[in-house]
Amino acid sequence: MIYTLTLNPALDYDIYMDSFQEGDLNLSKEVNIRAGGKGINVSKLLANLGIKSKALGYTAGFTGDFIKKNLYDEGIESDFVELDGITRINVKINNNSKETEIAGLSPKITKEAEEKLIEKISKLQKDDILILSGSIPGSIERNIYKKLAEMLPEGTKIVLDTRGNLLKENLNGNFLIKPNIAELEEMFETRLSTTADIIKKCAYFLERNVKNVIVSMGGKGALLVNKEGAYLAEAPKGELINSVGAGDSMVAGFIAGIETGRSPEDSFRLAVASGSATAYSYGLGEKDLIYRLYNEVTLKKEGV
Ligand SMILES: Nc1ncnc2c1ncn2[C@@H]1O[C@H](COP(=O)(O)OP(=O)(O)O)[C@@H](O)[C@H]1O
Ligand SMILES: O=P(O)(O)OC[C@H]1O[C@](O)(COP(=O)(O)O)[C@@H](O)[C@@H]1O
Repeated sequence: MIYTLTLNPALDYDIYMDSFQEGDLNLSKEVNIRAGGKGINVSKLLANLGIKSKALGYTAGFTGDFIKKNLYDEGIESDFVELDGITRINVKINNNSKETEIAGLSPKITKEAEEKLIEKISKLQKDDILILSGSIPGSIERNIYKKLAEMLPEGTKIVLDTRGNLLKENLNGNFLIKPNIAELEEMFETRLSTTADIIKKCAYFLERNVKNVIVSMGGKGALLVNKEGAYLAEAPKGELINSVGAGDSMVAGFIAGIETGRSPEDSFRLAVASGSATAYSYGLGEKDLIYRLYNEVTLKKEGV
């Protein structure tokens, strides 16, 4: 079974407008409210590809109820620990495809709530896949992902998708990590302007036993680095609508590929297609578009 963990879910409030002026009254052209948070998006895209997963994490209040109902309506199993307060609301302003994000405040995770989560994770088996996605609220230890990963039997596939130093501090021989280029630059405190620069930095992860590193680069595509080599994929062509959830879609696409018996390279093609399908949609990418784009994604092997 595939499990996604979202410690910090969000109700995403997407606002589309023709112009946005700070300090003025700005009128919305269209709004879209959706259940978000990194692991939740992964579960939703997997469901779009017909793959079952169970969403774990924390929810609170009416926004948390909205998320649970949305997952239920989409046929996705969930088992969240309930907190006091409300699950945060993240506002995403899309002003003619220029994206501005305002992240809300997360509810407090108590010691008791942490123990409830640990109990659920401790039941996972070696053949399960655990996808640890998104930010870690300040009320829980910074290395919680590593602590959870260490509880699982050796060889369990664990995916880690979180930002900057949190990524560094939570590495644990992961099956997949997916930093975007800005996150990688933040972590290494340097500009990475060439493919060769990026590949060199990825060695840091391979030396720490990470099996697959995908570095996503928005509209420029992505790079897969593993011990077989490095592969560059351009994003397939299309019209950008909204890239929120594109990175999460990429994680889901790669795992969907592995789960359906594809090689890491073909799983990477499915990952790129899934990310771009989401960027070319109002919500997350749907199956038909993902497979159409999959046929358009080709890989270029890079020297390592
Ligand atoms: N503007 C875009 N045009 C085409 N594809 C995109 C665009 N933005 C994102 N994608 C696709 O989604 C993937 C992940 O996007 P990215 O923005 O890098 O991730 P994150 O959301 O984690 O920052 C990219 O590698 C690409 O395949
Ligand atoms: O947990 P974080 O890092 O704060 O991110 C949460 C936000 O990221 C998203 O999961 C989208 O992520 P991506 O665009 O990186 O795929 C939103 O749904 C959510 O509001």
